[in-house]
Amino acid sequence: MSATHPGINRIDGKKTAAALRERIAGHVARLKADHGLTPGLAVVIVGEDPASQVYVRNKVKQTGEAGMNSLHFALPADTPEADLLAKIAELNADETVHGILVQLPLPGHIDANKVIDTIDPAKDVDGFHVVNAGRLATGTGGLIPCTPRGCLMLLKQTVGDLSGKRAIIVGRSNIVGKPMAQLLLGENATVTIAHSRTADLADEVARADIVVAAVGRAHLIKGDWIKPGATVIDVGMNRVDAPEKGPGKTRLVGDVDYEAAAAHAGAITPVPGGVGPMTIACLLANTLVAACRQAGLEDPRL
Ligand SMILES: Nc1nc(=O)c2c([nH]1)NC[C@@H]1CN(c3ccc(C(=O)N[C@@H](CCC(=O)O)C(=O)O)cc3)C=[N+]21
Ligand SMILES: [Mg+2]
Repeated sequence: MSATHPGINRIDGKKTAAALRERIAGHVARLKADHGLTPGLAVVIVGEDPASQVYVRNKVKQTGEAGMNSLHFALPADTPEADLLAKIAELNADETVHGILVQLPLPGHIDANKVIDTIDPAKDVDGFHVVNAGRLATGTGGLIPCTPRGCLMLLKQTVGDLSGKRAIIVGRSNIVGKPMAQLLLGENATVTIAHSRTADLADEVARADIVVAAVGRAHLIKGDWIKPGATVIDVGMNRVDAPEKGPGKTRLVGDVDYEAAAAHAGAITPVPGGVGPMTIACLLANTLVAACRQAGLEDPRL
């Protein structure tokens, strides 16, 4: 099908994310008008990773467009761990800050787990704190990690009811794989988590109605592994050399061989333009949810 109609089964994450941001902006406008409340997101970045800076710039821009306050703290790469923890304590105590995101990865001398566990779970808009991980695992609320939340929105929009579907997640990170598994279990899918030690990965993937690829290895998932009609969500963002674009140029590719997989899949997310924009939109959604909860208001219906 996709050979004759290229792109017909492409899941447009950029468009879905823009629509979600519009709904968020509507809620933010009402919060301001009815309660005098403006959600605030604080982003803390340590060091100068250029890829991170692009991401941070997008976040700051879209936070502003949604009508939220955006605070940005750029700390030098050699910032002592204690100083970062003190900064987080200050933001925890700041009533105008409803969400706190500390950009990962952090420089090697800083213990990322210690940093995450210092963030007030109510302000942990990444959903990385153990309290939020535990809340998700037990189905008792909390803030849900942005990338899995965005993936689930795309899946529900594409597939509808996920009940009884066979889902495979390739990758077992705390940031994507594990929370994604919890979310899919919550939707009554039958969930497999595969990883670098999984035997016969191709056979495992071939059984799945839903494939979520989150390993961080360019084109690890081959097109002919995909069950005909399956839905493929590609979380991977791998920079590879692109000599065809010129000397020293790179391009972004997913964990799935898109062109080949699109020939089998019922629907598939591209990279870029798939999961990435949803991650940022869900960060704004979490900031809105966190602000509502901190003000004692009901969760917004997004
Ligand atoms: N505490 C923390 N939380 C994060 O959520 C987090 C983080 N640290 N560290 C870095 C990674 C990376 N990340 C991205 C999200 C969206 C895009 C994105 O929107 N990408 C676009 C454009 C990419 C491009 O063209 O460069 C796309 O896929 O279409 C990229 C990268 C969030 N991360
Ligand atoms: Mg084939």
